Amino acid sequence: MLSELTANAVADAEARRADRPMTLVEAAALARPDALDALAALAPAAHVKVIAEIKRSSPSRGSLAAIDDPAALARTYELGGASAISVLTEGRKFGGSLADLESVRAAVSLPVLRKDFIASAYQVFEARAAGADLVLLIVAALDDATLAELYGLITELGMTALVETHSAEELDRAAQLGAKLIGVNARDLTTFELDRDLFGRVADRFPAGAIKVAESAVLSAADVAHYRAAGADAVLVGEALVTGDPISNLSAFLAV
Ligand SMILES: O=C(O)c1ccccc1NCC(=O)[C@H](O)[C@H](O)COP(=O)(O)O
Repeated sequence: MLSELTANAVADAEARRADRPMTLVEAAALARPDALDALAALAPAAHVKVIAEIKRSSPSRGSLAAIDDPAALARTYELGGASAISVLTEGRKFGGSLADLESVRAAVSLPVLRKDFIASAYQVFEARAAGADLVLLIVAALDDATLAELYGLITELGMTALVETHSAEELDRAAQLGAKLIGVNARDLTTFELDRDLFGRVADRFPAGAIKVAESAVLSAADVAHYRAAGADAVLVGEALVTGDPISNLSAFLAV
């Protein structure tokens, strides 16, 4: 599933490139105001931080929410106390788009993450051109050379990479990159199984100084407390916010 999602995302980007060549997307990326400082926004604090996700559907859960106005939902997240917004821009399985990201960027003053299956430089330039401050890199989807190349490009463009892992070995690869923002996804992207205890089992492999993000499977404040007790500085939450009341859920999560 992960290799198929990544191959399709790259193919879709190549199709867009036919209409919008690299020179144009690169110029648009460089013309954007500087990216917001996501490391400052997500820095460890006395309370857990929330990265609130805009997600219409997913391979594991099917349709979740229509979300006709992603900018309005992003404003609600900002009002509710989120520290960053994650926008799923993958179209085939998640129903997202770069247009969603652009509209969210224009609506909030929080850092915005392009959450997608990124494996080419073109996708990174697209992210910056649409106003992203952060870009997701999934360690399991990339070899070391590509991971280092894309990480370097993201950094060079002034953005922050959220480097996603799902094992101790992948955390070691993220550490070798010098990643400053590292996520552990409870969801196995090949089987969709959720394991909330994975974060705690691998937490000692985070490099010193890295911001620790627990991704997926937050349905209640108890889940946030579970991740927090295991050392998470931030949680990335999708389903619970798009299917429930975002303000009351954010308030419960931030009270942990
Ligand atoms: O959500 C999925 O089914 C999925 C399947 C394959 C690859 C990625 C997938 N989701 C991306 C994410 O990691 C989540 O959207 C994100 O961490 C939020 O998770 P949740 O709060 O459980 O919606």
